Amino acid sequence: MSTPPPDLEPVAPAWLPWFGQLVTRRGVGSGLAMLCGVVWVLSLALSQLVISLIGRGDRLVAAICASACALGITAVFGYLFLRLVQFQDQARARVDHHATLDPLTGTCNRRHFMQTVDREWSRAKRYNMDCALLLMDVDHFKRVNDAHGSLCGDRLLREIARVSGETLRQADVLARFEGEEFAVFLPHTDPLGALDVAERMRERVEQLQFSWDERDVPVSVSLGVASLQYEHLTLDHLIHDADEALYSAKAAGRNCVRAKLGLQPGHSSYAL
Ligand SMILES: Nc1nc2c(ncn2[C@@H]2O[C@H](COP(=O)(O)OP(=O)(O)OP(=O)(O)O)[C@@H](O)[C@H]2O)c(=O)[nH]1
Repeated sequence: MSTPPPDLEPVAPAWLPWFGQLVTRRGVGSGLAMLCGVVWVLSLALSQLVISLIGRGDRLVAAICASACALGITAVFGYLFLRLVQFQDQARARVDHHATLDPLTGTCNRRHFMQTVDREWSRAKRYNMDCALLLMDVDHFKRVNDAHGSLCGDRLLREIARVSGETLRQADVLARFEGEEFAVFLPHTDPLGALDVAERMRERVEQLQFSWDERDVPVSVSLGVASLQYEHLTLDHLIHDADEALYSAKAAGRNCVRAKLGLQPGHSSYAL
């Protein structure tokens, strides 16, 4: 079955996400109480209006009947409606979660990373601000999988993501790029700052005391650093430079940091 073109896909009305979040935050109980209150006042007003219009009937009886009907119907259908809205909101939150996060490591997934970084990158370029991109690849990861199994490999990836995240600021974006490769976007970070971050991450992973089945598993990562340059016309150019730097780090023996451009004197040992 073919999927409909994007403009024919169903779009929720603008108020629905807002209302869903409100119901989730306040709870169905208090939402229902508010709804019943509003409907009760309206039903009372309507019953009195009808009595006035037809010019006969007992106002008290009309008020009691209208209240009983309105509250009974609202309690049942209001509850079902609010539960539906709450369910829809929770489903939307779950979809958002799966659409943006990598299920194994809990970091951003590649798609979300590219969307976020594309925005940040454009802003940095427009306002001439520093930013940098790191690519980090686990060294000899295939050996870990082969020697200890893929469950061990998965656990190691989670640990690497965790300790890497600990070295970053809140504004930095960490993502699992593919397989055993991670990407980090560093806004407002000059080339030397980016090198420091990369070196800190490398050290942190090297110090990770990871064991599996009571056997120590040595772990290290290689990192490539690229800083935003005038000739980077698109984000892909920046990624390409970080990738080349990563390739150099692998070629230089792994467990090290290499940078593509933008280095200051005194840090030449990092250069390609
Ligand atoms: N356990 C696990 N393994 C993965 C995952 N994604 C990719 N891999 C494995 O990671 C391994 C990557 O191997 P290579 O590309 O040869 O890289 P490497 O062994 O790290 O070697 P270098 O990068 O050159 O240091 C492959 O065996 C993949 O199957 C994952 O999510 N979990």
